[in-house]
Formats: sequence, structure tokens, C-alpha cells
Amino acid sequence: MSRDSDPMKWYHGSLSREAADDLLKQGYEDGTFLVRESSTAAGDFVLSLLCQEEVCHYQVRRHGGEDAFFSIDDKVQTKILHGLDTLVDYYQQAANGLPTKLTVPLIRDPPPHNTRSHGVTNLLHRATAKNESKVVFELLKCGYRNFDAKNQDGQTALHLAALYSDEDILKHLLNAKVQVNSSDSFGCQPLHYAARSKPASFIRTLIAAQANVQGRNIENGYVPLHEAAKHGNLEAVQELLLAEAPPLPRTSSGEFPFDLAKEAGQTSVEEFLMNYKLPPASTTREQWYHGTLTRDEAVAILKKHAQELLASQPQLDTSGCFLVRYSESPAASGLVLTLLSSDQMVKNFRISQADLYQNGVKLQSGGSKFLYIDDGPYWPSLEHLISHFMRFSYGLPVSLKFPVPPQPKPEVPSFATIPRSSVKPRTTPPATPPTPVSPHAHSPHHHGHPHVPALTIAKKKQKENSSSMFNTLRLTSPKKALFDMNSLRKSKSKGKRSESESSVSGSLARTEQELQAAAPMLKSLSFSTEFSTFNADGGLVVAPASGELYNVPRNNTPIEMDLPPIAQKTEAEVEYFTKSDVAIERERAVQSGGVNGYQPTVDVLSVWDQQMIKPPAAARLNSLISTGSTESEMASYLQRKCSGTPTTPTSSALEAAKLRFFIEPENLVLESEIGHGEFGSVHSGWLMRKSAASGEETRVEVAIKMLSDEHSNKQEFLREASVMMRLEHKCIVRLIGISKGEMLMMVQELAPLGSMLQYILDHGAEISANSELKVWASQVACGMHYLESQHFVHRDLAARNILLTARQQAKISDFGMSRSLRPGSTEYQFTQGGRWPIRWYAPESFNLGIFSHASDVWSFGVTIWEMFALGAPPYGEISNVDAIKLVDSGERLPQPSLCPAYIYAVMQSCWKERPKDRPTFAYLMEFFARDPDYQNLPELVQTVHI
Ligand SMILES: Nc1ncnc2c1ncn2[C@@H]1O[C@H](COP(=O)(O)OP(=O)(O)OP(=O)(O)O)[C@@H](O)[C@H]1O
Repeated sequence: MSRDSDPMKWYHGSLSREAADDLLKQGYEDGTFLVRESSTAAGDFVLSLLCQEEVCHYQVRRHGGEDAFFSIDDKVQTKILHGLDTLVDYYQQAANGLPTKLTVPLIRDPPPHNTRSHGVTNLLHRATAKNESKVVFELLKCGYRNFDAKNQDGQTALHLAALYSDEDILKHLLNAKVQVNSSDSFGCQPLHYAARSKPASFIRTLIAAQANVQGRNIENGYVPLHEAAKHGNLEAVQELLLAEAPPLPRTSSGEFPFDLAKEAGQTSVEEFLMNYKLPPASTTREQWYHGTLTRDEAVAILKKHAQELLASQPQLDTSGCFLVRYSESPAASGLVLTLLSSDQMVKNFRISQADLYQNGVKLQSGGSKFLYIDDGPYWPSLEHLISHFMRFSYGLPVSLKFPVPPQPKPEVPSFATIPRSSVKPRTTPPATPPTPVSPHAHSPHHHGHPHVPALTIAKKKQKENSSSMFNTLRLTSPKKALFDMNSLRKSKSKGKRSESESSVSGSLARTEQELQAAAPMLKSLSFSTEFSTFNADGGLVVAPASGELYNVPRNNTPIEMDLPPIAQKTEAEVEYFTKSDVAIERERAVQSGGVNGYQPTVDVLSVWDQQMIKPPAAARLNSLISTGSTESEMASYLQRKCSGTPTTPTSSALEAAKLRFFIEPENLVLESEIGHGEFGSVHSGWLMRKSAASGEETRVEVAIKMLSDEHSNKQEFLREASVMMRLEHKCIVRLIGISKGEMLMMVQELAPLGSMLQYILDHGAEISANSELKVWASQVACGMHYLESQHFVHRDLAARNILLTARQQAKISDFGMSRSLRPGSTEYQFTQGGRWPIRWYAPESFNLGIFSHASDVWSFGVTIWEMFALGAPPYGEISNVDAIKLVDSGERLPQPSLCPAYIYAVMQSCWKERPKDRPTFAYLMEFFARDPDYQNLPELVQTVHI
């Protein structure tokens, strides 16, 4: 960035819209711009931009509180950026969805300090970094106004104080009311830095000034406790825990503070954390736990409770009313927190469960798991999780304020005959009066002991609860019904019930007969979404508006046709295509010499040599291969290997890496056939492996794809393998290796649920448009985004080529048609015809043979259409030629009845005529992960390795 020569003087303060229009229309060039304050929304700004003699105004929305995160409100490409300066810079590099990129700033002032991510080092920064208390004091006293100015690293004086100075300066700055929780360019807030090395009193002072003990570094997910643990600052660890910092927060890569302490050899901190005694929770589940409730029941109860609160206190802000329930809906089976947010919308948050490991050893015994919401901290009990969110709202739209108690439970009769709540809604009003619960009032350990040494308090707490947090669950949660819901159901179906179960879940009790009688009704209740309804047999009924039965076709075989060779494309056609944001970012990285740039070499040895000189932190085979060779090179290597022709010796390490992909046929056990494709049959089977150290044999379940006719399409088969070898992503089916016995075999990760298309055809009635379909769509977009980052176009994206490894995990497969793009190019042109799945193809693909990430986006649109049409074939019964004509004439696939309008709108945007008008995979991934109902759907979407 040319910050020195460009002093960011494009800020025009409270200039009105009309005045901005007048200014910009004075005959400047396209892309001339200014930024001004928004007159409609405090804290927001407006970007006014001249394009083709018109002035466009874009709202620049502020996200979060103290930190300066902004985005332009734009339908297709919303990118949240840190600082107005970064945002302007981003749109100066490329238009990124605007009609033109920003070119010439209309000069006036630099933007306010608190809106920037960067600045220049000033006097206050210098004095603070040198720990010159007197100078700092004098500067603040004489009315120096730039308290919150940032330096080149986005650090304020408070960041520098937390790093370099003593408490005196800290207090001077805090007295001057500086911002306490702003993040610098490394994603750190002042408390992150203080936690590294400062004494307890320093930390305490910062926390007393409202420093956020949960402040999360947006780069790596660290909270201050991670920093303290990693740097072995025991005092800070204790002080943070006293301030109710959660003891088990996770970094973006899933590390807990004790992991970081261990990695850094900070033994005393590691031991302290492992033995930390979590104080008892400040709330009990009698206040808010309702057992099994459907979403509709929960909403009704919550709204009713809020109304009652308002009736007694008309001015009360009822946001924060909440309850916890057990959902049996397949979309959200498990614990759900239902909450009234400040816009009076009811939000549902899935409470997930997980085991916790240290050094591969499970820390929780007895089958009980830790609980968490999204990427939030782990808690050993539901009570702890809820008391945490009653104290901190972080991660939720509001903190939990008003627990909605369950109705008193009817007495449990000696035999179980009470119908479940969803079958017969309760009518009695809640018995408990609506008392707001202050967690502080209940909490024996809220922050308020600045004068007491941390260890003394820790010892005191030890007496209150003599267990470490790693077995608290068993001690603090005697009613373990919540965690036994599954076993409860199982035991019910066997007609058995334990005493402890019946004592806490009387309202759920039912006999086997009742269960069976209620089954159709349960199905219809729990499966209904806002998009669909189901009849008593579980069959799908269309939305009442259309009133006709949706016929699910059964013949969805890929549609292919032979095409003649295609003419070379013209300059104009090249111009026609635009770069996706991934490509732009990549190019920018290359220009700035970044390491993420594409390596335009095919010379394996030279790349390997470079890597030997400067080995990457975690050198993976994947990167070795992807930077070192094209897929055709790999294919010919595999070909030589498979036919026994000696391969040219390269580096032995590279050879070893490649060899890892070869599996001896005797290590494979073939089982039943699970599918059949172009190359031949696909079998499930086992890969046997022997541990080199122990000699112990393990076996992994795999899918084995066999090449039926050895000679006809071997090259293509190997090409597919060589493409897959270079990919490693949670949303892409993994190639484990290839093997050459009597036949050539590709060994892949097994997707036990098979192809998504078949699954939808078989289980259409059980699939929720609002859950599975969105999760799958997001996962497919996520995998495609990764593929794009690896410079591949897939060319055969379709529901039949998505496999399901679990009900909540879709993976892209079938890379037989994939091609890698040449360095610097964003599309691939086929001059040869072939058998193409025309109905999934964009017009520029079937007309000109041009394939790009944007043409994959078109196919993605067709794929999600197939999903929401429950497996129907695109364009129905008409011929391929008619389908092409239809698309060319501007017609598009119709809105499936299951598909809500806002999703259909996205499908249509994928089918925009001009490739550059289509959304990117990054956008699509985020779009489907953002669910209006289940806020934490993104957790289900695997986003590793992007
Ligand atoms: N890794 C896997 N795990 C589980 N089932 C698989 C796996 N790979 C393939 N299958 C099953 O085998 C079927 C055929 O797969 P395959 O990839 O060979 O053929 P295809 O999808 O018809 O594509 P093509 O013929 O273009 O290769 C799939 O539809 C799927 O049901």
C-alpha cells in the first residue's frame, strides 16, 4: 500500500448526499470517489462514487462495537474489512462488485482514527513504547487528542502500553478514556498483549476498565487466556480465570490453553490449568430446561413469557428471554438454546457436544461430553454453559437475561402413559414469576477481588468444589437425563425405563404402543419446515399455494451428448470473463511476492530444491505435488509406475512421497459393489495397514474404484487420480491411493451414504430444506472454493457427483473431467468435443467450450436446483438440444416448490448470462452457512484448508 504518498485524504465528514453529488459531477473521471458520514445510521459511512457521469452511493456498514470493521452493503460480494482505509484500498485494487474500481480520491481529510486499521507512529506511541511515563502524562494533560490513533501496525498507545510500559502509563491512558478493546493488524487487543507478560495487577486494572476477557483474535482465534498460557504467565492465567474467563476456549485450530502451555513447555501453567477447579455454575436447569419441545412450542412459550414480563413492566426490554430444550427434529436433533434477540426475533442455537482429549487421552469419562455453541468455549455441564452466556453475550445476539422456567411436571404415574409434549401441547401457564436473573448476584466468583491474591481465591474455591473441571460433569450434574436422551429413547423402545430417567423426564414417558401410535404425527410435526409439509405417511406435499403433488422422478442419469470440436475463442471472448475474488487475491499475493501465489513451474526438481532450502512449516505431500507438477505429468508418472516402466530418479524424498500413494493389492480386501460408473464398478472394502512401530495391524474402510477395461481409458482414470492426489479438503472426497493388481484400482475415502442424488431420491421425505440442503449446499460451495484456490475447474459438478460421508457432510467427487488452469488464466477452453453433461453447463461452455470457476458456479446452481427439486432431472423430459435452446433464449430452471424465494434468487444469480455477473464460491459458501433460523449452521460446514 502506498500509504506515505497517499495520505488517505478522501474523507469528507458530514457532507450531504446532494453536496457529494454536486462535487463529484464536476467532470471527474470514472472511479472518482469520496467517503462521508452516513446521515441515516450513526457509525456508518457512505462511499460516493462517480461512474458514467452518475454518482452512486453505497452504505458502508460498521460491524461490532469498538473495532472498526466495515463492509459495503452489496447484494453479491459483501466483504468485511478492518478499517475504512483497508476497505478503500480493497476497492481501489479491483471493482469487486462495484460498477468500477475506486481511482481518484476527492481530496479533503484523512478518516477519523477510530475508523482506521493503520496510521502513523505519533508522539504518544513513541513515549508509551519507551515507557516514558512523564511524557505520556504531559501529552494527555495538555489536551493531546489522538489517544486512539493507530500506528503502522494498527496499534494504539494502549496496545503499546500493554506490551512495553508499566502500570503508571496504563492508568494515565485509561483515565483519558482510550479505547480498550480495539484490535491491531495482528488481531490482538491490548489484553492479549498484557496477558503475555504483565503482572496480575496490570491485568486486573485493564479488566476493571472493561477489557474483554473473551476478546478473540480474528486471525487465530486466541483469547487472552491462550496468550497467558502460551507465554507461561501464571499470574495472568489466574487473574483471567478470576474474571470468569472461560477455562476452555478454543483457537481457530481447536487448541485449548493447556495445549498451548504444553507446546511451549510452560509446565506450571499446564499443570495449573489441568487441575483448575471450575466453580459451581450460578444457575440451575430448573430455571430454564424444558425437555423435549418443538421449535414452534418453544417460540410460543418464549413469546408468551415475554408478554407476561411486559404486562408487569411495560418499559422492559425483553430481549434475552431464553429457554433450553431438547429437539427431536432431524434438522437439529439435540440440545437447543432458544432465545429472544433484540429485534424480537426468536433464534435457535444448537448446543453441540464433544469429547476432549489431551495427548490423545480422553479427559472426560463415563460417556459425558463437553458442551459448546459454535466456536465458543467448552463447558463440562449445561449449567456452566448457560451461566457463561448469562454473563457474556459474546457469540450470541444478546446475553441471556430472563430464563423461562418449564411448567411444573405432573407426577409420574407408576406406569408411563403421559403423552410427549409435542403430541399434546401443554396449556397451563408457567408457574414461576418472571424474575430477571443476575448472574453476578448468584455467582460466588464474579470479578470483585482485586485486592486478594489470585491463589488464595483459587484455594478457597478448591474447598467449594474439590474436583477438577475435567470431571465436574459427574459431580455437578446428578440429573444426567439430558445426556441420556438417546439411551432414554433406546431403553423406551425396549420397554424399559430406569428410575433416574423417569424422575426427570416424566413428561416424555410413553409406552411402546403410544410411541407407535404417535409416530406418524411425530413425523409430521418434527419434519415440517417453513418450506414444506409432510403428510401422515411421510410423503411430501407441496406448499398449499400450488396444491398439486410433486412427482419425484426416478431416472436421473447424467445427460451427455457428443459435441463437435469447438472453434478457438476470440479476444473479445477473453475480455468477456472476469476474475473471481480468489483469483484477484492470488494475483495480488503474487505481485507482492506473497507465498500464496501460483508457482508457474513444472520443474519438479527445482521446486523441490527450493523447498529443501526453505522447508515449509508443515510440508505436505499435497503442496509438493501441486506446486511441482501438472496433472498430466503425474498421470504419466503413475502410468509408468503402473506398467512397471522404470521412472526417472528424482529426489528420493519426492519419490518416497509419490510412492506413498501406491498400495500393494494384497493390502486391500474387496467387499460388496456399491456403485458403477464410467470406469467400472465401485466396491466397499478394507485397507489393511501395519504400524511400523508396533507391528499392529489396523484396517480402514475404503471405497475401491476399479478400472474395468484395462486399456481403453487408463490414461483418464490415472488423470482423475492425479487430480485427486493434489486435493486435501474436508469437502472433497479424499484419494487414499492407487493400486495395481489384476485391475487398476483407485482407493478412496468411503462415503457410506453414497451419492447425494440417490440419498435424496431415497430419503426425500426426511430431508429438511432448512437444514441438510443448506449445509450440503454450503459444503459443496466450500469445497469448490478450495478447488478454485487450487486453480482447478471441476466441469462435472452435479448432485450425482456429490457423496455423503454422513448426514451432515457432503463431499465433492468425480474429478474425471477436472482441469487445472494455467498460471494467470481464469478459464480453460476445450477445442475438442466430448461427452458433456450439457444440462449442468453454462452457455459459454456448451457454445464456446469455455470453462472457468464461473462456469462451475453455473453448474453449482443446477446442483442446488436438483437438491431442492428432490432429485428431479434438470429441464425434465425435453431433449438436450431443446435445453440448450431454452437456456440460450434466456429461460431458466423453474423454482422448485421446496425452495424458498431467497434461495431461488441465488440460483438465478448463478445462471446469469455473463460469467462475471455470477456470485463467487466464497459468497455462496457464506450465503448457505448463514441461516436465518439456526444461527450456528456454519459449524456444520467444514472450512478447513481454505
Ligand atoms: N468414495 C466413494 N464412497 C462411496 N460410494 C462411492 C464412492 N465413489 C463412488 N461411489 C459410488 O459409486 C458410484 C459410481 O461412482 P463413479 O465415480 O465411478 O461414477 P460416476 O459418478 O458415474 O462418474 P464417472 O462415470 O464419470 O466416473 C457413485 O454414484 C457412488 O454411488
